[in-house]
Amino acid sequence: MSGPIYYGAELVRRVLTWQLVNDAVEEALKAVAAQSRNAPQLPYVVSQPMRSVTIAGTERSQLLFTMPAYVGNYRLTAAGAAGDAGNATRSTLACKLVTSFRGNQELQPPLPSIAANILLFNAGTGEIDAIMSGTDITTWRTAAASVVATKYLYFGRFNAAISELPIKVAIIGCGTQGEIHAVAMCSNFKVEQLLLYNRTATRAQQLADKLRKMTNLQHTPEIIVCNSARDAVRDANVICVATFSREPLFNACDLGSKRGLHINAVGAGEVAFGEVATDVYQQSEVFVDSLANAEHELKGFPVCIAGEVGNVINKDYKPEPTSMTLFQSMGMASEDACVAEAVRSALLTIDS
Ligand SMILES: NC(=O)C1=CN([C@@H]2O[C@H](COP(=O)(O)OP(=O)(O)OC[C@H]3O[C@@H](n4cnc5c(N)ncnc54)[C@H](OP(=O)(O)O)[C@@H]3O)[C@@H](O)[C@H]2O)C=CC1
Ligand SMILES: O=C(O)C1=NCCCC1
Repeated sequence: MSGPIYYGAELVRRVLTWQLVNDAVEEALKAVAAQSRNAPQLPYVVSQPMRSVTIAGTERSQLLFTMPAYVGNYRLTAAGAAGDAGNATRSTLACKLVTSFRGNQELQPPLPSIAANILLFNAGTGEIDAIMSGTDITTWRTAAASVVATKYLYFGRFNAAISELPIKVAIIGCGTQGEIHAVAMCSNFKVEQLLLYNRTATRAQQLADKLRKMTNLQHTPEIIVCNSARDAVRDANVICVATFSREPLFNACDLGSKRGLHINAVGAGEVAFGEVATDVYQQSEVFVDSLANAEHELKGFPVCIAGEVGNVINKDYKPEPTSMTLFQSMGMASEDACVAEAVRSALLTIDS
């Protein structure tokens, strides 16, 4: 064995597209839900043990997560598959090592708060095949999970085609996740208005300026920088909240028409559900990426969880068409495994 190949960040970025990442994340969500429902008619075999958390110091602001996963018998679509092998089933054994250092944004120059590498193993021999930079994969796959959740939980309640329904999107928190969520929403849906809020107002303004200059967005919405999270969420159809806040940034009474509303709550870590008020959870139909992870990580979660996003994709469960839906995202190792495999396949295609 000659040792693992290293795929650096620049190489990974060359092949990241929304189609590739969305498809791989959707496969992971489906596989995890099939496994937890024990659905033998579906081909998947998944092992996704709880991630471990190592605290680097005396406070929980510097964390190292180990995120292992095996996803067997899944398919990559053409976007992420190497040539004719696109139709073959895949089995991927991977482990992501990811750090969450909240203070990194204050460094000069700032560093990402979340940084990752993904180890890809040979699923037949257990040997390590590759190490792949996982920081962009983490960023993109988290936004892709919100895109997939929005597609099934929000758009699933209407008969119209997704491309025809205009939506107003609020982004609460304009850090790395806020930015990628803004880009993802405008790249996948017909966003007519984007409402940005960030605790440090200049950062929301900077993101607005950056988004206005982007030429590759499928939809170029009106972009409004708001003075409060309440102002941002009031008229939104879809809300994406991604901060480190331990305190709720908006309450149920701040929301407009709850019948036409979906929330992606992305901020995770020690207080995964701190940034959204309890009454918002109580008035929502709540979905997660993994029920097994939720049992372990969402201690004291204020409501019953309706199911996994994958249950809805697999048509095992249909949300009430009139309810407000909320996707509590925690992040899954199986998403990283499927996206890393898709990236590797796409890189093999462009290299050959
Ligand atoms: N679910 C998942 O799969 C994943 C979840 N995450 C989570 O997403 C969240 C954001 O991560 P990321 O964007 O990478 O981090 P960044 O450091 O890039 O951004 C952090 C954001 O949170 C805001 N913020 C921090 N503290 C507070 C507070 N007390 N009140 C209001 N806003 C606050 C910051 O505002 P300001 O500019 O004012 O400092 C900034 O907008 C984190 O909780 C992270 O753990 C990340 C990756 C995957
Ligand atoms: O899923 C991930 O990756 C992460 N989730 C929570 C915060 C750190 C990274």
